[in-house]
Amino acid sequence: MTVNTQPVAERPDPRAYGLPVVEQDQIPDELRSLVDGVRNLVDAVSNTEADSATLAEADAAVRALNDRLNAARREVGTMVRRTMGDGTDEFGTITNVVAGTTNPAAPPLDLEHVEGGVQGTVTLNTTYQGPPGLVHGGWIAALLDQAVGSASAVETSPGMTAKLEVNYRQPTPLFTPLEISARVRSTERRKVYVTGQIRAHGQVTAEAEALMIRIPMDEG
Ligand SMILES: CCCCCCCCCCCCCC(=O)SCCNC(=O)CCNC(=O)[C@H](O)C(C)(C)COP(=O)(O)OP(=O)(O)OC[C@H]1O[C@@H](n2cnc3c(N)ncnc32)[C@H](O)[C@@H]1OP(=O)(O)O
Repeated sequence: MTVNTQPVAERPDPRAYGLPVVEQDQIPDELRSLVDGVRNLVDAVSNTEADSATLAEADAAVRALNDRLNAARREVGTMVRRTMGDGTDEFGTITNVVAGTTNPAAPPLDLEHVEGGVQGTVTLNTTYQGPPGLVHGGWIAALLDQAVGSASAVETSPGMTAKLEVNYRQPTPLFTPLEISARVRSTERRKVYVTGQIRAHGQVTAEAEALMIRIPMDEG
């Protein structure tokens, strides 16, 4: 196995590509709390059987809030720098749909750097439902894509997914802690081969093999 781990200093800085960067620990607590509240709101709206008057009142309140919040918006492509538990830095788009810190559509997934890759736990509600009581297959692929991308980024440097093959072994349940993990298996120039897994109750429900292509830097 060839794993060419690079020091953080050799990873690209998004600012060099003209992208604004926000430090994760400078995101206001009020925004984190709002993200969590809206996540719960999405779940509530998806499942409500409230009467028409309540729905109309909620609709008006949400529209008014949209107007206030849209008065000050971030630039598209804004990145966030997150420092993992072991001190490894990771850049990601702040609204990343799988792991974006400020995106209420993203499940509360925090991947941590472990030897050879990343791992984390997430519990999904009905927002991510496909078949009754089960996670949508597209979201299973999205979680695996994020995990393999993150593993490749922290073990080598950031890249794009060129290929992702997902094997759905068992149904993946909602309301159950899911262990998400990914490991870099080998590298070849800009190509990074990564595997990923999702486990529920210790059993593999889905696994992936991916090819990431690292963003070209000075070394070509
Ligand atoms: C500072 C910025 C920070 C950014 C942070 C990022 C955050 C990430 C967040 C993660 C979010 C989650 C992730 C997401 O959601 S990423 C979003 C989903 N992915 C995409 O949209 C990717 C679209 N495709 C492309 O952009 C290009 O095709 C890429 C970049 C993949 C390669 O085009 P590029 O022009 O750059 O590469 P190259 O042609 O010089 O080839 C180089 C080598 O690669 C080999 N090859 C290429 N393609 C394939 C293939 N399909 N199968 C097999 N092999 C392939 C090729 O043979 C060659 O090999 P070799 O000759 O060396 O042997």
